[in-house]
Amino acid sequence: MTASPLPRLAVTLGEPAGIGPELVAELARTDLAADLIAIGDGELLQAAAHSRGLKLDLRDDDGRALERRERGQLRLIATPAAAPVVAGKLDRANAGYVLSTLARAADGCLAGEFDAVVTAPVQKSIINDAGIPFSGHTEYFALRAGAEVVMMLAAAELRVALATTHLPLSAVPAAITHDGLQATLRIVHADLQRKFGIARPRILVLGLNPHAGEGGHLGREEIDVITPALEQLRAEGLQLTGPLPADTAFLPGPLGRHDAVLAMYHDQGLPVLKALGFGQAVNITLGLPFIRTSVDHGTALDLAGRNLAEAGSLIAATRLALELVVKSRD
Ligand SMILES: NC(=O)C1=CN([C@@H]2O[C@H](COP(=O)(O)OP(=O)(O)OC[C@H]3O[C@@H](n4cnc5c(N)ncnc54)[C@H](O)[C@@H]3O)[C@@H](O)[C@H]2O)C=CC1
Ligand SMILES: NCC(=O)COP(=O)(O)O
Repeated sequence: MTASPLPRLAVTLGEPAGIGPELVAELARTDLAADLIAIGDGELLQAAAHSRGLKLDLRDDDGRALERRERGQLRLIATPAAAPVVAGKLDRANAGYVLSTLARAADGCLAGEFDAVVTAPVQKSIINDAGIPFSGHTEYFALRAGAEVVMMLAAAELRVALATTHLPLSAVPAAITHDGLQATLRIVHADLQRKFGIARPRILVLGLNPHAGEGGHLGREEIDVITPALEQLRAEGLQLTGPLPADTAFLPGPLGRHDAVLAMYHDQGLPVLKALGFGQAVNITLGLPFIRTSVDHGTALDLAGRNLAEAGSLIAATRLALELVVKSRD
């Protein structure tokens, strides 16, 4: 009997001065049954492995199917950094390098070369400092794939999807529109079914304002935008609760009756999720034509090169990507 090829997972190294490269070296030490293909600078990866006392078997990716991966084995699509890398020290000269690794991964996924992409964290600010408009992987991959997407973070006990992602708080109310909210909820509903195998997803939708607007006395978005959008979707069969006040929606009662929470903005939902599951949670981009997962943390420049950063979230993200690939083949 011949063994079947392992799923090919592209793994981008992220910000070169951050903890991404060393966490990818840690990931290679796991026994996950995946062909892990790092996209980034090979010397950087070897140096990062060395900083953690790890030995990597790093070989150029020749595109051939792999049936078994040994611990420490990693294939590489070599993408040299533009400038020397010092752990913890950002350099805008490497912003283009970071984006080229994301482009390579996305294009490879779209072409069927990879089954999924797992991303290590990037430093959004240094890419912007280099004069390149960029607000996150989520938005970058959406644009590259021409897809409408939703950011969702998943911990053991909680999934939080976001109606808006990386934008100033002052821009949030105008970004919450009837059509946008409906598109977001349809994507969350469909991907909870397709990717997570939940036949009839129950989604708890938060309000935007304190006390979900207090009947219009603390803001009208719930009355004018959110409630009408939800009512139409309920008529289509989606199981939606809300809009509920965000301060009590995360109590065990309401939470336990739902499969995911839709928060109106980044810092409404993610602090709760991180307080519950930081280090083990996974960021997944819903709505893409390929599977993309990522870590629940950032570049942690303060820890880079010091053998202090935990690899739990990157390993969880890779495990989830692998599970989703296997499920998509069933
Ligand atoms: N997926 C991505 O590319 C993400 C990128 N970021 C970016 O990361 C940069 C830094 O963001 P911050 O808000 O400072 O968040 P951060 O997650 O990098 O750091 C916050 C705190 O958590 C600690 N920490 C982070 N990861 C850790 C790990 N694996 N093990 C142990 N401790 C860890 C750090 O030392 C720090 O004390 C920003 O540019 C942000 O945009 C943030 C989140 C996700
Ligand atoms: N806080 C989550 C986050 O910033 C992740 O962004 P992305 O780079 O995965 O879009």
